[in-house]
Amino acid sequence: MTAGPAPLALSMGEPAGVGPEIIARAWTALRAEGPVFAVIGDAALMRAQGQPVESILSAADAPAVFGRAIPVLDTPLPAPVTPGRPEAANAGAVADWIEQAVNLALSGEASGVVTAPIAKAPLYAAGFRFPGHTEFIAELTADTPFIGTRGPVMMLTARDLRACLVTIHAPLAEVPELVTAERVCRTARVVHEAMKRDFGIAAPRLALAALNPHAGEGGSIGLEEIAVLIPAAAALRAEGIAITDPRPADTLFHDEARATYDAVLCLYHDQALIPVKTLDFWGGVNTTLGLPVIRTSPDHGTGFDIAGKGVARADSLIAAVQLAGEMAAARAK
Ligand SMILES: NC(=O)C1=CN([C@@H]2O[C@H](COP(=O)(O)OP(=O)(O)OC[C@H]3O[C@@H](n4cnc5c(N)ncnc54)[C@H](O)[C@@H]3O)[C@@H](O)[C@H]2O)C=CC1
Ligand SMILES: NCC(=O)COP(=O)(O)O
Repeated sequence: MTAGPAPLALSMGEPAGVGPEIIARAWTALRAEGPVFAVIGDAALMRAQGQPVESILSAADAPAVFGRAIPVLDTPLPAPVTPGRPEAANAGAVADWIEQAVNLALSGEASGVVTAPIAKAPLYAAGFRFPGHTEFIAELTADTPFIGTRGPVMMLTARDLRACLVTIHAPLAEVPELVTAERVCRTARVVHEAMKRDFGIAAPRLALAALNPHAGEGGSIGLEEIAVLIPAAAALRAEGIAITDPRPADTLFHDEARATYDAVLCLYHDQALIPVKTLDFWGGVNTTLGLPVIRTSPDHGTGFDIAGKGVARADSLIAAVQLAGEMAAARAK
């Protein structure tokens, strides 16, 4: 079993979503080979998924349990769970599970964090002030020293595509203003360093997506390429980061194009997530780069329409656990 230096901490996510059932399926798929994970969540809800569950007192107990049962660090929910119907009273526990998982990674008791999906709206209603896990985990780890350029940068992977976001959950109308040279350069530095440190790529090749059709067509279809993106790419190359000038996004994601880079910087959410989910809707992974802790997640959400029906696929969560295990091994070298 590839246990890695320590088990992964897997936060259970929104209890009324597909999280609990895909965790049970992921455990069934991984129990023989690992990577080993400890679930941070409600043990009774986990048990209701039909697989053996054992409550553990410490993440260090997970490897011994993992082959026979799902190890759970139990923090019971305050309110009952109905699949498909998030309960506001449980929102605090959902955030608390993420925080516990991050603390385990910060203390070294876990080798990384994997997060099952959360529903953003019930958390916001309960006072959660972060757009998502990415920003929350960045805040939780802000005081921990980190060698390198600090993120967070959201990266989505599918097959051979690594798509990294310069802006994340920004309204489309605000994107041109948010795509500054400073933001592009910081994102590129985080990605460049992560490719080397976490993915073992000695000389990363980065591509930069353009904002406008035809990369602005020399300024006749938008000026952001000339004003911001081309100068940013030149400055990055002067630092020794191999990055292209902005490339038209419509020809950046097909098979041959993907072979020309190790990671691509995308300027807004859907520019990255549409190709990722089209290439591999079931197996895509969301990774947070540039933080003191490793964090991965499935690329899908809570699937309220199918929660509890037994049809949710665990492929993306399995890929997220496997990728976190690989990254932990790379960081441990
Ligand atoms: N990392 C995270 O915590 C993420 C959370 N979300 C949150 O999830 C909630 C729902 O978002 P939606 O846009 O509806 O996306 P969604 O991914 O939950 O659902 C989109 C479609 O994919 C299907 N689907 C999702 N997961 C599946 C699985 N494991 N197996 C089979 N089919 C699956 C759903 O049934 C639905 O038809 C929102 O609150 C959103 O903020 C969304 C993306 C990531
Ligand atoms: N669309 C991706 C997404 O919403 C994931 O956000 P996060 O919770 O990983 O920050």
